[in-house]
Amino acid sequence: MRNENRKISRALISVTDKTNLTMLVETLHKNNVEIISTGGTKKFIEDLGIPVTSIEKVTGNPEAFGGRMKSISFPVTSGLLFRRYHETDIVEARELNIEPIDLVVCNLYPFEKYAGTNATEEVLIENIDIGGPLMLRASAKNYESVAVLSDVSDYDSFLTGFTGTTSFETRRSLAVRTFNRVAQYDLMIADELSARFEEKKAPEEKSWLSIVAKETLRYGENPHQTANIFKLKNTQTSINLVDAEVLQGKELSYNNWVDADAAWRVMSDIAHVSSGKAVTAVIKHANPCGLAVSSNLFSSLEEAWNGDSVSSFGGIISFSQTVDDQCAKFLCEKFIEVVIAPDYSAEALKFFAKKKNVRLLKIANRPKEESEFIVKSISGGLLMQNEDESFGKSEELKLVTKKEMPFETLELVDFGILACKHLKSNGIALVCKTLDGNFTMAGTGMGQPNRLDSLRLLAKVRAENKGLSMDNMLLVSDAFFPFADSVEVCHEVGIKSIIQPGGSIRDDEVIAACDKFGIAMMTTGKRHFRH
Ligand SMILES: NC(=O)c1ncn([C@@H]2O[C@H](COP(=O)(O)O)[C@@H](O)[C@H]2O)c1NC=O
Repeated sequence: MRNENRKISRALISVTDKTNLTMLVETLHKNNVEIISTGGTKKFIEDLGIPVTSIEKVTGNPEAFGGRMKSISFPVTSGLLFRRYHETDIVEARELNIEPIDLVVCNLYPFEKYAGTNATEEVLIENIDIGGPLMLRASAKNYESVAVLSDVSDYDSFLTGFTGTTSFETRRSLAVRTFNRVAQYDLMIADELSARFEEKKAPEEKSWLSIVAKETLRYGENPHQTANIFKLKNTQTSINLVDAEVLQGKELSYNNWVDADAAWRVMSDIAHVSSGKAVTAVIKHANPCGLAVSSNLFSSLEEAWNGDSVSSFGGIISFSQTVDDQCAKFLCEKFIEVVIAPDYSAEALKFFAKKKNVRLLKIANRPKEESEFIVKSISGGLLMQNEDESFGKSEELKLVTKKEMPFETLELVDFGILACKHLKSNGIALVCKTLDGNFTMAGTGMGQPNRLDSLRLLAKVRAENKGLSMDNMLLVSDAFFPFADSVEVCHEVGIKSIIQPGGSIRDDEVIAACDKFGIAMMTTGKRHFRH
């Protein structure tokens, strides 16, 4: 390997995207570089009045099979690959009449234009470039001697100050870029064909993940952190938040995306068990602070907002139905960050237009029971699992106490379990039915490292909402009560109905404590941690 400057005498140009090609060939021509080209590119260069050698002259064969064979040939690939510093290679090249090619300019068939569309299988396959990647990989491998431009964006810096030679550093850096591009191109093809023709894979069967940068975010979790949002290719779900249509507002921040995802998920989960009723979720710091189900969207909004009107300030709101002017007017009088909904009425949009910073995302509700894998990062790695796809009704409810669960709280079971499932552990949700017949979240305890503290947060809610009757409220816990002390706190707060997974070695003590205090308890057999 010699890290020398090298003269460019012959260039092979074969590009689908002919942007800025004129500037490139004119500069090469001025520097006495011989240009070899494939069909369409050759015609483009000829039309500029610049001399160009046809690829057939080098390959010794015509372009054939509808363009499947153009540059692929022994003379072309050899001209790119033989080692200019290797004595045997030089002798062999001379004996075989191989002439060196010093520069490759090539961009590929636009497979990306058809990936993810309903283009026919034939169109997809014909847009898989074979000869291009071969030239790119061969020239990139031989960067000791050959320079390669694999994207229009490389032309500018390459041509700046170009006098007919390239440095070793330039060639090596262009080679690295080229291998990255070819790898991305192949991954895109593998992704598309897998999505079309292969069974979706479960997390434990996946051996690679394909992601692509979507955009740079204003900043990360805090202003001194930088951040990007990436799009997972080949998600297993048909509707994804990352693709939501942004109708207006300031650029979404990292925290906005995290909270919007939490809001959309909990709202959609609850909508699936709410028989067409309207659902509103208010999220703060990835936790629901207000949740409500009502026969009317506005009343579900009022209920959810007032569930914790202090925390709702600056919140992220997700609706299950088209947002109307009444909801929009209500929200425009508050301070909110993001609204997510399947649609907005024209009047609602007019209200929001006055609040230019509020981000409006339009996206259908998250589909029911589509198996989805979710990814979380740890230092140097990613964890992957199936989403906790449980929709309340799948729980196996079992009455374990002497006291039966009253009808008023039984009605709330699905709502309560789903609300609790979306709280950060240790999660405790307190839900109730209002006099208007709405379901609402009356209190939460979450994010505490011990369950007792999460329960005590409810006691605080109880103290703050003195008028609230506990009789018909349902308390749901995301994991089992390890000791009877949790039941004691529930009793102090005045709770009469509890749902929890069960499964502690002290279940008997926990149940006995409920019986002692006249509390009804049902177990579900299913834990819902959320970390
Ligand atoms: N098969 C081949 O020998 C071959 N050689 C070059 N190509 C591609 O043909 C395109 C350029 O074609 P044209 O010059 O005809 O417009 C380039 O994107 C290049 O990557 C080929 N096509 C695809 O495989």
